[in-house]
Order: sequence, then structure tokens, then C-alpha cells
Amino acid sequence: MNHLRAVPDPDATGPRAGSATSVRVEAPGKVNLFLSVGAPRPDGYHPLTTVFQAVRLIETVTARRQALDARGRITLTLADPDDAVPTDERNLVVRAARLLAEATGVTEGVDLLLRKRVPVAGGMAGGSADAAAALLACNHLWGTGLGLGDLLDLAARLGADVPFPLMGATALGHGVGDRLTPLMGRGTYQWVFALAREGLSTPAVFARFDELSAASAGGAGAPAAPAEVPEALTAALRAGDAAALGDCLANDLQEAALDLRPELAEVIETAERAGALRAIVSGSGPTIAALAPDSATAQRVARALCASGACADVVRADAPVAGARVVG
Ligand SMILES: C[C@](O)(CO)[C@H](O)COP(=O)(O)OP(=O)(O)OC[C@H]1O[C@@H](n2ccc(N)nc2=O)[C@H](O)[C@@H]1O
Ligand SMILES: Nc1ncnc2c1ncn2[C@@H]1O[C@H](COP(=O)(O)OP(=O)(O)OP(=O)(O)O)[C@@H](O)[C@H]1O
Repeated sequence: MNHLRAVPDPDATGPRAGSATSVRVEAPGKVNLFLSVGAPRPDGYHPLTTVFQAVRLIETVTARRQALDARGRITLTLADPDDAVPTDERNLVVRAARLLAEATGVTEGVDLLLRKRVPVAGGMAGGSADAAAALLACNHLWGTGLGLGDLLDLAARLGADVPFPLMGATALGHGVGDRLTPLMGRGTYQWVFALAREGLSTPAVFARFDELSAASAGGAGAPAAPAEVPEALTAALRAGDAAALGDCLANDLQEAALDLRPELAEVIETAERAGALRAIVSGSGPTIAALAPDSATAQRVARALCASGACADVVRADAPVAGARVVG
């Protein structure tokens, strides 16, 4: 493999980059404000147009330098052990550290600690945020000094959702969701997330999307190219107008997610009845994201969702927030 050149990066903001014994990085989960999906490509991936917004549900990855005799191993510990989250090579955190090491020729290992706050398999890109955080943390710990452009390239190799948490805020996504352009915006949005008891598999939701598209278009499937983002949505973001943004929220995967989990329709209805401007499936689901006009209404929506018993848990978060960054 061609090694990326590890050079001191003037943008590397971490304290004592390359010499610290541990580096802590925080990265946000996301909600898709708009998600249009085209017909699958030959490799099975779907072209997307999406608008990501980073929400204040924050994953934390701490990368610790190992003793010299640790022989280059990459280890992962979960702050709160969870059967649904592997700690071996299947974990995106381990894969991110390994990819960075291979790409830069690093032979040193690392001990990684992960604290999760984004629901697992909830359509909010928790694993992707973890991978983004691990790339940034190891880049600092190992002093590999890659700039944001190289980190975004590595991120795209780990998953379609991995580049966005490096950038954060609000961004337009093209390609398979990995080609990003920041979007201008103002204001803060109040979100309420209704979490499901069991996660949904992203590939299963895309597969159901294909089946439903084929059935509804007389066998023709989804249009090859996804739709463009409506001007009304970017205008709402520029104005910081939550009500106008609510009118523009859209998710092509919602029908597929509801088909797999019909009970989610009731969650959406409960949130909207309690005052949410709109409630939609977040990404591939099953989390329902409800946009509230203000904090008091968000509180009311959260209470109604809890009282309904229709979801496993409810969390509130404001948005947008910054992308992955070194903290502490
Ligand atoms: C639904 C979204 O969360 C919207 O942001 C993303 O598109 C999902 O991105 P992700 O979880 O990072 O996806 P990856 O880990 O790259 O891919 C998992 C699987 O999802 C499907 N997949 C993903 C992204 C995409 N544009 N088309 C797809 O068909 C593929 O079956 C793929 O094998
Ligand atoms: N760091 C990680 N955190 C959580 N799950 C992980 C991680 N690494 C790998 N996984 C595996 O990936 C699956 C999906 O995890 P994740 O929480 O990222 O889903 P998601 O948020 O729905 O993803 P996306 O929104 O990007 O489609 C989990 O069920 C788990 O088996």
C-alpha cells in the first residue's frame, strides 16, 4: 500500500500532538434532514442526496499510548459494556485505527476506550462517529499529522456515514453520502429522539427500499438519480426557521423502515400530536426524530413519548454541533 505522508499538520489542534500519552476525542451523532435515495449501483450501494445535521449526542474515544512491549496491538474497551457492540475487529473503532496505521506505516499499537451516547443500530451513525473519533484520536496520539482531507478519504473507506462526523454542523452529502459540502445556517434546533427496543440493520432497510420501489414503480425501481435538496430547505436553514425546516424534512427510507417496524407509525403520531413540527424516521431507523419549535415543546413531546410506552427510551438533543474534536 502507498503510505500517506505523515507530516506535522498546522491544523492539528490537539495538545502536544504526537507526544501525549492519551488523547480524548468527541464526535457527534447525526440526523438526516433530507434523504433521497436513487437506484442501487452495480456494487449494491445507493446514490444519495442527503442533508446531515450533527446532534448533541456525543461519542467519546480515548486513545492511550501502550507500553513499548505491547507489539502493536489495537485494543478496545467499552466504558459501558454492551452485548450489541463488539470489541474486536468488527468494531469500526478498531478498523479505523488499523486503517490509519496501515495508511501511514505506523507499527505502534493503541489502547482505545469508547463511551457511547448515540443509540446502537438506531440510524444515527453512532458507529460512524466512533470511527471518525478514532481516526482523529490516533492521528494525534501517533503524531501522523494527517489533515482533514486525508482523514475524510480514510473515513469514506470505512463507511458512507463516517466522513460526516469529522465535519459536523450541517452538510450536504452526495455520492453514497460521503461527499460533503458544508451548508450555511443559523440558530439551534430542538430534537427529541424516540429510541426503539431493538435496532434495525441498515442493509436490511436499503434492501426493503429496493423491494418497495420495484413493487410501486411497476418493476422499474427507484429513479437512477436521487432528487436534489429543495431550495426551501436550504433557505429554512439559512433563516434558522424551525417551522419551515419541519415542512421540508423528508426521508426516502422511511417507508421501508415503517414496513419493517409498523409500530413506529404510532411513535410519529404521538410526537406530532404532542406538538412536534414533524417527526420522521432518522436515517435507516428505527429511531424517530421529532423536531420541536422550542425547548418547552420538546419537553412536552419527550413526556408524551415516554408516557405512551411506544418506545424504549427518549432523549433530547440540540443541533447543530461541531464535528470530531480533541478535548480535555
Ligand atoms: C442510511 C444512512 O445512515 C444515511 O446517512 C447511510 O446511508 C448509511 O451509511 P452507513 O451505515 O455508513 O453505511 P455503510 O456501512 O457504508 O454500508 C452498510 C450497508 O448499507 C447499504 N448502503 C449504505 C449506504 C448507501 N449509500 N447505500 C447503501 O446501499 C449497503 O447495503 C451497505 O452494505
Ligand atoms: N463502534 C460501534 N458502535 C456500535 N456498533 C458498532 C460499532 N462498530 C461496529 N458496530 C456494529 O454495527 C452495527 C450498527 O451500528 P451503528 O450503531 O453504527 O448503527 P447505525 O447508527 O444505525 O448506523 P448508520 O446510521 O450509520 O446506518 C451494530 O449493530 C454493531 O454490531
